[in-house]
Amino acid sequence: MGCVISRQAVTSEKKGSGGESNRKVDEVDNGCEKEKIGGGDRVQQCRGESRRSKANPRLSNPPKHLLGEQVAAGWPPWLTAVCGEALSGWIPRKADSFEKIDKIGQGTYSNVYKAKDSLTGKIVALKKVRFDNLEPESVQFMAREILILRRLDHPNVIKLHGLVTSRMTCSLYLVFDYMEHDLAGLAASPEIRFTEPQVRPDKMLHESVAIRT
Ligand SMILES: Nc1ncnc2c1ncn2[C@@H]1O[C@H](COP(=O)(O)OP(=O)(O)OP(=O)(O)O)[C@@H](O)[C@H]1O
Repeated sequence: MGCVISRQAVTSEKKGSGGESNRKVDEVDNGCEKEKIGGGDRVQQCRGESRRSKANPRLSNPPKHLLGEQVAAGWPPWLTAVCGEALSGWIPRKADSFEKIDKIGQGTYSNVYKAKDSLTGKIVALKKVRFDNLEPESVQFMAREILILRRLDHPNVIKLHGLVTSRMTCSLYLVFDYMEHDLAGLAASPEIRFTEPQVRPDKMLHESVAIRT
């Protein structure tokens, strides 16, 4: 996930493709994720979940009581076993508390959806992470991203607000503030002219320091 700028600064076409409108993010059905698309149900397999439900000795081995607490809080064992630290202090949001509006983008390991948070009414971006068979290495890779994003607090860095998953599912969504535009899209638009401080914020900082001294 790169940095995304400008919430509503410019109007342009919606990013990405998709058009899957107004549906629940997913439903839990016999331990597998069931995603409602265009009236039909597509069931995704929970590949390797039982295989991954034990802590992997090669990877981080958090204390057993912590794992137990996290599973009791609703986190799936395959996630707590590999990245307990990244989840610390959070409880998982439920998938049915968001309503998908549209698919807005795609990354190397993810699909990104515009969605409405039914609890707050806020529009958010849900990044659905694709794992390779829930391999601990790929889950841990995502855990690093989650840990770093949780620590970052800067107006130019998009905020991670939480995670959507449950004990019964093998899917994971990251909940972000929704941005109307991304930097690549703005840079590609011939009508958009960036100001010098937008292009070189470090230069602006140096100049303001110079003026103050
Ligand atoms: N918070 C957001 N608000 C609006 N659109 C977003 C948001 N996050 C991502 N997108 C859209 O989804 C696209 C893919 O996002 P993603 O963060 O997955 O990209 P990436 O960093 O290139 O992918 P990856 O992390 O998988 O390598 C972005 O280019 C952007 O168009």
